[in-house]
Amino acid sequence: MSSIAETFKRLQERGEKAFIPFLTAGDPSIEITEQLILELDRIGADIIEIGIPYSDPLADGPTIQEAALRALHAGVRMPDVLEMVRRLRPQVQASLVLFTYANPVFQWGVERFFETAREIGANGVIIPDLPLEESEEALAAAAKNGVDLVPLVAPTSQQRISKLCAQGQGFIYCVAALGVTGVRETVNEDLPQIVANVKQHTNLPVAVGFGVGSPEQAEIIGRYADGVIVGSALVKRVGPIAEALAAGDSELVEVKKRELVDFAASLKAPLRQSGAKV
Ligand SMILES: O=P(O)(O)OC[C@@H](O)[C@@H](O)c1c[nH]c2ccccc12
Repeated sequence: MSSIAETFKRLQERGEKAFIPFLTAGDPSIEITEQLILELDRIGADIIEIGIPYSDPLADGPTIQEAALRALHAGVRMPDVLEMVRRLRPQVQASLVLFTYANPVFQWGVERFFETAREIGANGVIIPDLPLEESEEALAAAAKNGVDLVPLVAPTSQQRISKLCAQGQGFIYCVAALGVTGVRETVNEDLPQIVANVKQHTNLPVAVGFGVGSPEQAEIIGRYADGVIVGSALVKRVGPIAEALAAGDSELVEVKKRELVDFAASLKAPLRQSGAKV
C-alpha cells in the first residue's frame, strides 16, 4: 500500500519508470475488473487508474466510450466502484487513483467524495474536466483528506502550466496528444520538449499519457518522462473478455484476461532498469 510519492521514490531508487494502466471499472463486470487489477499489480503496475463509468465521457475516444457503456449496461455505478477499491486496497501494492469526470463528483458532493476516497484507501484522484477556475473546493478537500489531486497538463495549456503545476499533487499528468484518448500510430515528436517545459514548472514526477499502444512507444516515453499511462490499448483488450463473458465461455474469458495481462507486462518491461537482470 503506497502513496504516490512513495511509489515514485521506490521507482527512482530502482532506476525504473512508472507503468500506469487505466481500466474502466465494471467493464465488463466489477468481478473481472477486480481480478484484472490484482493481476496488473502482480505484473508490476506501479499506479493503477480506476475509471468510474460515466454517460458522457467527452474526453474519451471510442474505445473508452464503449467501455463506459459496457460498465453502465452492467449496472455499475459510483458506489460499486468505491466498494471495489475498498476491497482491493489491502491486497494491492500499487497506488490506486480514482479517475472520474467532474459531474459525478459534484453530484456525490466534493467533500464527501474525497472523504470516501480517503476511507477506501485511494491515493489519488484525476478529474480531466475539472476547470482550473473551479478546482479550489476539490483541492482543499483533497489536501484535507491526504488524497493527491493530479492535474492534467495538455500541450495547449502552455500558458496555464505554471498554475496547474503549482496546485499539482502526486504527479503531473502530461497529455501527449491533442484531442481524445485513443491509440496513436506514433509518439508526438514534440513530447520531449513538452515534458521538459512542464518539468521547469514542477518538482513533481511527470507521467505521459494519450495514445501509447506498444512497448516500443512506452520505451521511447520512458526515456524522458517519469511514467507512462496506457488506457485505450488495454481497454481495447477488454472487449474480447466482454464478448467471451456474454457468450458464457468462461475458458475464453480466462484466455483473453491472460492476453491483456501479458500485454500489460510487455509495456512495463521497457520501463524497468535498462539491462536489469531479470
Ligand atoms: O487511452 P489512452 O490514449 O492510452 O490515454 C490514457 C487515458 O485512457 C486515461 O488516462 C484516460 C481515460 N479517460 C480519460 C479522459 C481524459 C484524459 C485521460 C483519460
